[in-house]
Amino acid sequence: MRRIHVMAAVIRDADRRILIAKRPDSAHQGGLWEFPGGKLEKGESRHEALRRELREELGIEIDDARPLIGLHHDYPDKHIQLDVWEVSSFRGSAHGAEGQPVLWVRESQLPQFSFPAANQPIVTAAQLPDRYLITPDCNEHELFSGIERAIDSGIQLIQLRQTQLNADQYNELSKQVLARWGAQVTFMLKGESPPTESNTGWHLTAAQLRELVQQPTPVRPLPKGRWLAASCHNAEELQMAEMLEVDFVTLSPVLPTKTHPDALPLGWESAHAMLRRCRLPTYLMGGLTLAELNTAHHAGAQGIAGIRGLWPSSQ
Ligand SMILES: Nc1nc2c([nH]c(=O)n2[C@H]2C[C@H](O)[C@@H](COP(=O)(O)OP(=O)(O)OP(=O)(O)O)O2)c(=O)[nH]1
Ligand SMILES: [Mg+2]
Repeated sequence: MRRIHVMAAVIRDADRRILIAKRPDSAHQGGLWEFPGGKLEKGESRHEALRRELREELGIEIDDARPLIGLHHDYPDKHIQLDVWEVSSFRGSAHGAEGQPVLWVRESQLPQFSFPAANQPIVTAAQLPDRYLITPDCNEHELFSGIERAIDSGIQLIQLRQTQLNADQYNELSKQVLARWGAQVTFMLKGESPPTESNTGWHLTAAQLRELVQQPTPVRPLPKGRWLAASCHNAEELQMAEMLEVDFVTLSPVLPTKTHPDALPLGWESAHAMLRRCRLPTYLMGGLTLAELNTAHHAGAQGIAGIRGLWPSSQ
């Protein structure tokens, strides 16, 4: 079956609310909510197609847009390639120009709406930030002041990693961190079992991911609604993450890194190729800084993850 290329948009207003529209009952995937957009026409660039679709369907002109997530999905009757861009600025007042109902909703409300089956990773991507901070090994004072500064600089998702601590010390530390900042940002915890605190996610190592997938009947070890993530380094691990219904992944190392000096870097080209085949929101990592954020988006990534590259300096 020929794959149909579709452009769609996660459009945000000044309050960061997102516009969703209802597909006509008679359309493919009719009656479900969607991110506005449509099929690429012959000879059009992706940006041109998105501009045209949003003009036709909502009566708006895009000012600023960038890739958010790309994925393929095979419906029984249609194979589609969905290219979703985030539109952060536009002119005009968005309305259902083809008579379709439209709604502005908060990120956290998205899971309450019924979308086509292809949309699960898009709904996740729309809720995730573009930076994922991983804490460096350091003493408590450095850790706490670093977290404070990171949050001040807009970081919203933090993996609490402290490889120098044993499990009891780590649990004790995570309690303190959650008591102080747990209401402000989302923490992804590490460890042998899912964290008990309901406002946290769990970040699996590649070895844990493999072990869970190799169970006789693999089950996602955390309920939907709490983030489950995994560290991946190659196409096989990305595929395992999809099988376990992980919400998002890190893919590393893209460039040489001091944390893992012996690991062979993937390079941009190979990372890009892996992302084209992977449906999940992916943070690229390894030797990257905010200067590479735009390159990461255009390579198909959710954004960048990092220890040194995102940890705020103490000056
Ligand atoms: N626009 C959009 N399409 C989606 C989403 N999720 C999803 O599976 N699709 C599928 C449904 C359709 O098979 C295809 C999009 O086609 P469309 O009906 O929007 O195309 P179009 O605007 O060019 O409409 P038309 O000219 O064919 O009537 O992608 C989504 O979030 N937004
Ligand atoms: Mg459409």
